[in-house]
Amino acid sequence: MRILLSKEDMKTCDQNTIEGFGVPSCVLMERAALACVDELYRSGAALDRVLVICGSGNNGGDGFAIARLLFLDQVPVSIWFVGKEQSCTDQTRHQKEICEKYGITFCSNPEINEYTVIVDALFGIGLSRDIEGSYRDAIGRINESPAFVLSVDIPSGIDGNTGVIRGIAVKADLTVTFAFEQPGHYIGKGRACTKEVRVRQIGITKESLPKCRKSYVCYDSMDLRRLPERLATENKGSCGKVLLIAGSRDMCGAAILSARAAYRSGAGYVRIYTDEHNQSALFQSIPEAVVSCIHSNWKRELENLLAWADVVAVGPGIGMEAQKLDILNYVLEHADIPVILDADALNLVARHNLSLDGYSMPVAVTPHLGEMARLCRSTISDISEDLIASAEIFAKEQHVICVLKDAGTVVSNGSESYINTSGNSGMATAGSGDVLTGVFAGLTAQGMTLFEAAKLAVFLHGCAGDAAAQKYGKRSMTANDLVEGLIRVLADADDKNKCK
Ligand SMILES: NC(=O)C1=CN([C@@H]2O[C@H](COP(=O)(O)OP(=O)(O)OC[C@H]3O[C@@H](n4cnc5c(N)ncnc54)[C@H](OP(=O)(O)O)[C@@H]3O)[C@@H](O)[C@H]2O)[C@@H](O)CC1
Ligand SMILES: Nc1ncnc2c1ncn2[C@@H]1O[C@H](COP(=O)(O)OP(=O)(O)O)[C@@H](O)[C@H]1O
Ligand SMILES: [K+]
Repeated sequence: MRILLSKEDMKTCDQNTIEGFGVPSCVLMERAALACVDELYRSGAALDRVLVICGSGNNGGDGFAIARLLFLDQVPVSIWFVGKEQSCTDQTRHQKEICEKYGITFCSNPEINEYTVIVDALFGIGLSRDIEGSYRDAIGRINESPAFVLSVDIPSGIDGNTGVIRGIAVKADLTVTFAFEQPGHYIGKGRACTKEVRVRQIGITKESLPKCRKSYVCYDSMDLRRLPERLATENKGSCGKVLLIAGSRDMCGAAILSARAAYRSGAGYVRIYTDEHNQSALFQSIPEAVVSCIHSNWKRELENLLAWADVVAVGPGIGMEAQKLDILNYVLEHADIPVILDADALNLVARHNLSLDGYSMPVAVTPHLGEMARLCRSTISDISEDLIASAEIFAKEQHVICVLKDAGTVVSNGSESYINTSGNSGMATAGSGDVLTGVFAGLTAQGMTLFEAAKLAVFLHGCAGDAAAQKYGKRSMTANDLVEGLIRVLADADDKNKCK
């Protein structure tokens, strides 16, 4: 697990290191520059001609130091200072003067296509407003250039807290950040602009973390150790029972994908409660699934099913008809097991203005941005302005776990937020969300708390997507390939975790 910091907390952390531990800021800047140069060498980019573009803040200061280090290594390097002399921080001015004394070339209107590498040191975590004028032109030119682009700390133009583009943003090939990542590296548009992130240590330690900080975390492959333990003595009853209320007359695929994913995540039993028309298709595609059909005495049926299950997931492909609303209301009123609401269950909640607050069992919602906009009576564009705040506020107000699905998914319980770093654009394919619901329910059935299961399911789902992309390619992979990816990721993790 890694901690991510807001830009304000990152600044405090820098300050605590400088003031509390006495590490001079020029030492931090030098180490930041050394780390960037090292990553540039490792990237294999052709260093025929390098252009370092610097702003007036300390991000620009890093840029000047990078230019000096490259110059001293005999790399052909030029500097384009886009900032304002009078706005320079003391450190940046100092770094700039060193470059001038060394006689490094400064240019004011470079022929951008002549460079093989561009170092973007315009704005870092100090970006405070939309980018305009000469800064905007410079970023536009960077994005038109065929050069390899390394962004220092964060691509200039990306807001470190929200991943939102402030007017325009650099599209980096590689981003080198220091000590702690920011949410903006992974969520919103920031994810695509950042592309690949390297986190380098420059002497800022956890001891400098602000005591009261915003709580953001992300997982990496080590966190697959959080998977529920599977003992040698386990039986299918003890591995958890998932009740999946999914599928409708016209939509059976969602139920199939969710059920497959729930089984492949390790659940002992998966029972699908669905429309009668789906029965034979479900039996054929997942022979291991137990299928119960919705009849006129559905209340009695549902009462028994809820008594049997360890978790219930409602929504994939259920449609919006009146009976499904009745079923959803019944689940909310009578379930005493964790409840996961997805897809049409969320659309029913939104359409009928149902409150999710006040129930004794834990409830989770897994909306994509469109569903979230409906739930919050807002717009996708407003939700996208601050995905973390949207998820946190909804989670807090409704007392639910909110899994706000996007390229960089956010999971919040109202006070702590998880930012997902796994996954890829190949997952932008119909049915991906149904697979997530299955994984989420499968992990919950095996005894994880709803919040822990949500975070791990989202991470695992992304890893499954990465495995699928490796085998089939991002363009061609389908949601079903995610289930195959899941098998590979879990087999590998179980091997490492020495699952009995
Ligand atoms: N602290 C440390 O020791 C370490 C810090 N490090 C590095 O410092 C970076 C943070 O530096 P920073 O705080 O100086 O902010 P930075 O991102 O350079 O930008 C601020 C400047 O931009 C300006 N500005 C903002 N928005 C603007 C806009 N839209 N359009 C135009 N101008 C705009 C703003 O102007 P102002 O708002 O004051 O008018 C100010 O001049 C960090 O990302 C990392 O790279 C590393 O060396 C490690 C050690
Ligand atoms: N570009 C992307 N990068 C990473 N994950 C993605 C991307 N696009 C979609 N996903 C993931 O795929 C899933 C899509 O869910 P959803 O929109 O509900 O799909 P569906 O309704 O078709 O099942 C979410 O978990 C989302 O996070
Ligand atoms: K930058």
